[in-house]
Amino acid sequence: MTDKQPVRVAVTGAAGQIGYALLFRIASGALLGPDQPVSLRLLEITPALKAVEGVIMELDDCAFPLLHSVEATDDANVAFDGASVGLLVGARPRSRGMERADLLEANGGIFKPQGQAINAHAADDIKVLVVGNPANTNALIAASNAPDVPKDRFHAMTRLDHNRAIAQLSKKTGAAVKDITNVTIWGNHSATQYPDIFHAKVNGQNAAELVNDQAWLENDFIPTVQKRGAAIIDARGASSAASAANAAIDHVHDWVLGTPAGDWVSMSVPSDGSYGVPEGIISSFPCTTKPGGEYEIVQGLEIDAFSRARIDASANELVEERAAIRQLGLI
Ligand SMILES: NC(=O)C1=CN([C@@H]2O[C@H](COP(=O)(O)OP(=O)(O)OC[C@H]3O[C@@H](n4cnc5c(N)ncnc54)[C@H](O)[C@@H]3O)[C@@H](O)[C@H]2O)C=CC1
Ligand SMILES: O=C([O-])CC(=O)C(=O)O
Repeated sequence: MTDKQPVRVAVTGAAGQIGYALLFRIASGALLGPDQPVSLRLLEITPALKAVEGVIMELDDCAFPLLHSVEATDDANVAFDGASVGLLVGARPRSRGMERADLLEANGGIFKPQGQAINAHAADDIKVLVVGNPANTNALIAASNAPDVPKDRFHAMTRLDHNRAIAQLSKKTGAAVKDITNVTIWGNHSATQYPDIFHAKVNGQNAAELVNDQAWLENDFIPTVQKRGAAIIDARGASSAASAANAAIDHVHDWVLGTPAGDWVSMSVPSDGSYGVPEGIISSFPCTTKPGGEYEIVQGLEIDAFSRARIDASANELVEERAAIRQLGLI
């Protein structure tokens, strides 16, 4: 059905709940397109390798025509060898009594060696999406430990927040999801993130003007999107998994295959100083992409005082996280 060579995709945390929702869609062609074979390399901690073998048995049992091979390993050097796409999902969750610095340190123990393994072994065209939280700063740790890989190959995921914002706007306006474009998430994948509808469009009309409801924006829309992850945990007793996997697919799909004309997506990418966001932190911006993997931060959007304050607050949080990982010697 296709004569393309398989693309090697490395997935970490493969035995976790996002992994379980993600791997089958990658293998079905949702990630890289319906004519692109994939080869999976699954990284897990040693005690989880048995569970990964079970997932591989299920992948086998799907008989996906595009799935060329699957291999599990507990060695990051093997997982990233020849990888063109890296989905870094496995992370250390926050446990009771753990301070943010402890969390960053524990994740440093994961993302530093993974960055080094990517540096040493990945394919030249490697593209990395960090999903595991705190995603933006984990991505910065990985990028900083891969000095030979261009920094712009390390992204963090704010596509779930982007999709959540579209869903809320669709509910509020009654418009179909497909008719909503140009939504932006700015900043960190955390409760400080700023979902921005001032440049969004609903059927081509400015979304903020159409909604014309500042109280809804401030007291409903923004906090709902910011706190959606916590609301899911509260309702489900476990964090978002299928929607997170779906967003990871969307992010990489659009990064590799391009965004539709006239629209953009939210991606956490290394700041080049655009919109006054301090250079070097991995922060969410409106981005367009071209087939092949180039992206650009959308330029020239007008930012009013309301948006400015919120973008700055989230960027400041990322600057503080960067200072903390610097102090820990992780970057
Ligand atoms: N950026 C985003 O929008 C979102 C991020 N997340 C984050 O994604 C991460 C994964 O979530 P789940 O799959 O639900 O968690 P999970 O706990 O079900 O799975 C995580 C897996 O990672 C594995 N792991 C731990 N250390 C590893 C290492 N060094 N190498 C390889 N694998 C390792 C664990 O053994 C576990 O199987 C969490 O950090 C979560 O907070 C979740 C939802 C949305
Ligand atoms: O807080 C979590 O672990 C889950 C998360 O990031 C989200 O759903 O946005």
